Amino acid sequence: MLEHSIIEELINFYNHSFTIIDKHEKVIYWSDRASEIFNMEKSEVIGKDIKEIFAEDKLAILQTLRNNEVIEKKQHMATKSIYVNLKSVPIIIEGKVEGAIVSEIDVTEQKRQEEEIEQLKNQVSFLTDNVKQLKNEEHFKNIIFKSSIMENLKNQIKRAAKTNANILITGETGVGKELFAQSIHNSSETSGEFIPINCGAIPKHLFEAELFGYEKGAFTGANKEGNKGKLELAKDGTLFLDEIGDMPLDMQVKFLRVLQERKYFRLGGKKEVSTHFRLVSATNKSISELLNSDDFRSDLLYRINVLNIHIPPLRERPDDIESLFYYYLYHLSKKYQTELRYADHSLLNNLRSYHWPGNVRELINVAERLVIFSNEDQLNNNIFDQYLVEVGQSDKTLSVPNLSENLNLKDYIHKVEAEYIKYIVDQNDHNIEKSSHDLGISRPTLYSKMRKFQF
Ligand SMILES: Nc1ncnc2c1ncn2[C@@H]1O[C@H](COP(=O)(O)OP(=O)(O)OP(=O)(O)O)[C@@H](O)[C@H]1O
Repeated sequence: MLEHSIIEELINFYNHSFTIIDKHEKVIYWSDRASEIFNMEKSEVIGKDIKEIFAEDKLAILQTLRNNEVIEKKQHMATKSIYVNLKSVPIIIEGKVEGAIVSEIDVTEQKRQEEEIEQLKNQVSFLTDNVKQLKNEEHFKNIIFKSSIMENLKNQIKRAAKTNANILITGETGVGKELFAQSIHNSSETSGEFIPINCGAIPKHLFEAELFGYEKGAFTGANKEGNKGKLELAKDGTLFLDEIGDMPLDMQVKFLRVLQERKYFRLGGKKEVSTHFRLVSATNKSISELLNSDDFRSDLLYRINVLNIHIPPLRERPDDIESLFYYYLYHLSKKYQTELRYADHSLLNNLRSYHWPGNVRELINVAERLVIFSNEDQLNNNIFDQYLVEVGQSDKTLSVPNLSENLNLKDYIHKVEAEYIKYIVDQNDHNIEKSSHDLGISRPTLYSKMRKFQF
């Protein structure tokens, strides 16, 4: 009897709770500390099937019993409002699993404080970005970045802007080609205007009139007074030809002549018009794709691509994601008159690891959804998860490195290894024990690889 009391005292001496179930999954022991953490008396619990007390998917102890495995979890959500660190081990008698025991410590308050610290860190990071942006040169104020890749690119653009050389900006959709074209114009201090044309959006038969303008009565349906073309509007300014790869072939010949001679005729016009403008073009296609294409003249390509500015996709500069996200979150919160809310750690991680095929444009859309639909004080994964389902990206598929990256064998294997480890760890909900088991490596090795691959 005395022994029994001493053991009880010892069990309740520390802050850990203890719960024991038998092989039929019934609770046979429930410590005083368990009663305190979960606010349930022994009488309500002992003898009951543990699944009647907690949701089955939250029960590490059941996994232990059923699979004969030791489980350790940090900040495990035991109920909707309680977080615990836990360790659960099987009870083995004569080689058979006869039950399982779980010990838990309530870390709800710790988690709350960590979240608060994280919010504050986010605020500091957001404010630091803002200060950096204020210090940014006038012409680049609305271009947000943190990565060194983009810092280098900005310096390259500043140098290019000082010249009058033709610039071709390449990069996937939504990376900011037009934004950069505009800042090239702004920083080149020309007296004229920035005139954009989307070559993919103009019907073929209207292209010439749009670019060169026309005299009155030049064709049926034309404006009676005639019309200025974009070339004329861009005089002493910047002509921005977006999607230049979509320019019709016959126009390419005519435009090449303009670039060579700086002279052209308006449609229906007899007098040659001289022009002076800076040319910035942009395309989603790669230079080699344009060179190999029958639909694009290589002589024109050489002319327009005196200086090439390549803007890398967002997934290749994950350091920019958080700054861009908060920048747009801030502006969208103002637009929708809601308070600026910050994202939790897990959402930020997921935003960083998503591959953003639509680049910054897609990130802005996601920020807008979060501002409009999130109900919580802190933005979390719920809305983003729904978005990933919608765009068919919800399953954490294992991606292999792109062959066009031209990696050598060592770097390729390195990338595959990193992807596979990340995939397994994600699949196991960051359970290191289980992940190291699945990967067939020890826990220390897994930890060291995770450090090496920085996740
Ligand atoms: N670094 C950046 N900082 C702030 N906003 C950005 C940045 N990059 C892109 N954006 C924003 O993302 C959106 C898409 O950018 P933009 O239209 O310039 O892309 P694009 O490369 O020209 O796309 P497309 O090829 O589809 O025309 C715009 O709203 C732009 O303001």
